[in-house]
Amino acid sequence: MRTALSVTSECAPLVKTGGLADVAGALPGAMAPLGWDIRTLLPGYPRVMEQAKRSKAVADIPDLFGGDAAVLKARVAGLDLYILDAPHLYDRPGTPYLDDQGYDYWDNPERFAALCWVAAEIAENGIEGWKPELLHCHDWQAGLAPYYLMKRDRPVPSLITIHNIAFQGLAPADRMGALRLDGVDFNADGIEYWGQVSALKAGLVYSDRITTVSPTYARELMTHEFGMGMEGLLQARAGDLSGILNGIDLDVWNPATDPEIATFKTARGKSRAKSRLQKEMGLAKSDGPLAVVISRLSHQKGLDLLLEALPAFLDRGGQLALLGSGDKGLERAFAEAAGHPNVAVRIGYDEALSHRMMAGGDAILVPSRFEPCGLTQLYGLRYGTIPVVAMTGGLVDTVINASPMALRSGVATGLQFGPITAHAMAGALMRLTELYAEPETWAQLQANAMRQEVGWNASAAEYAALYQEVAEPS
Ligand SMILES: Nc1ncnc2c1ncn2[C@@H]1O[C@H](COP(=O)(O)OP(=O)(O)O[C@H]2O[C@H](CO)[C@@H](O)[C@H](O)[C@H]2O)[C@@H](O)[C@H]1O
Repeated sequence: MRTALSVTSECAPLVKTGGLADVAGALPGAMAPLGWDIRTLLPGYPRVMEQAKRSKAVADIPDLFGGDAAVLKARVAGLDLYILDAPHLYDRPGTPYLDDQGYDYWDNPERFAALCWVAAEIAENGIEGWKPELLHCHDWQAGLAPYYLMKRDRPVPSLITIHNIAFQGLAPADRMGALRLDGVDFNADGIEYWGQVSALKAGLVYSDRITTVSPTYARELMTHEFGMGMEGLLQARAGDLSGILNGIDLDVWNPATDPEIATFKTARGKSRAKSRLQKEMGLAKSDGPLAVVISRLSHQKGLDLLLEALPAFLDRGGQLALLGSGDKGLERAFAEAAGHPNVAVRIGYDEALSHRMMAGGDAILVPSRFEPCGLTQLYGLRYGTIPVVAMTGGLVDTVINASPMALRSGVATGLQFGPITAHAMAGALMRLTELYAEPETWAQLQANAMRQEVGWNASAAEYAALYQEVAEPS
């Protein structure tokens, strides 16, 4: 087997705040049949430690950014994990990044620098006789690993995957010493970003290759509109940047076996799931489409546009069920919108409910302002829940818009709208109600959607080819 170490701050099913966890959790399983033994280095947050009770210590790391630490080995949910047990950094309440008041931990730069330091240590010296041929780093939290590798004369190559460029891992310059960063690298060609240190930039500068999670987003990232200040650097590294679409776990997201729902094999069986969902959410039976949203409530996700477009959709007989949490203003606005009898809102995070909503919805709405790949539209395709998406990033690459020609050719799977405005979204929702009112067309859309290849096979092969290239440069 070839070997790689995945370095990540979250990994499903152990700890998840967003799509990064799904990808980090799925890739090792998808790559194993292709001959890659991928192990995952993950911080030992309380919830990770609880799920890895049968772990054993395989390395001691004295003095790791302010305290002693150990690496534990465990196998959980089919994943081979190296858990960084560093209580002074990770044994805290709250999410992986925020305290229980919702604020960033002040020492997040150190917390994830420590993860990167240990990754570099494993890359250089191996662990219990195992050594990776390359590091696969995810987002800014793993961004310093390629830098630390460079400082050790690059014992192995690395690649970094951008899941969300909006988070750049910034730290004040006076923390450089504490972060074990060398002052000579504090410049525009190195780790400096507008007077601060950026862990993401370090990853983008010092990794051998850069990937993101769709081809369209890889192109968008090189523009001023989407690059969030990193576009110049990404343009300079265009030859090393590529987009590989995310897949989804076809066992977890399988309408024929999903334990959370009234299962169905074809979209005709969805009606029972829809009735159950309407009942659960307190919505009446209706003749119009039931649109669902499962999302973090953040500016990225464009759900303020939905609030504006919603009245027109409701007037045409549509219903909305939303599950999400995040921005307090949006939480309040949706709670208010739920005053309408055809709107149901659940504020919170609920994996099981997300399955029932995916099964019972007629359409899944993803009006994101930017979307590296997006996963919920892929779940939607699998469940015959028609995606209505903004024309951006991975949403462009995964949904085939129901244009007249796509419909006539029998390939349409959903609706795309652009520009990304409330007006254009309202137009798409109108179109949704029209299509829904034509049973034959609607059934065709659903059948097309459910036929899409949304698993990991194709993308795992692309990652395997890339790993091979990175590990053995020609
Ligand atoms: N309230 C809730 N209850 C239950 N489940 C909820 C939930 N809110 C969100 N989820 C789940 O969290 C995941 C979110 O993944 P996404 O890919 O849609 O976006 P995210 O922006 O987090 O990921 C980033 O990384 C991923 C992975 O690369 C990219 O696809 C994406 O474009 C990028 O922004 C999905 O599995 C969704 O079902």
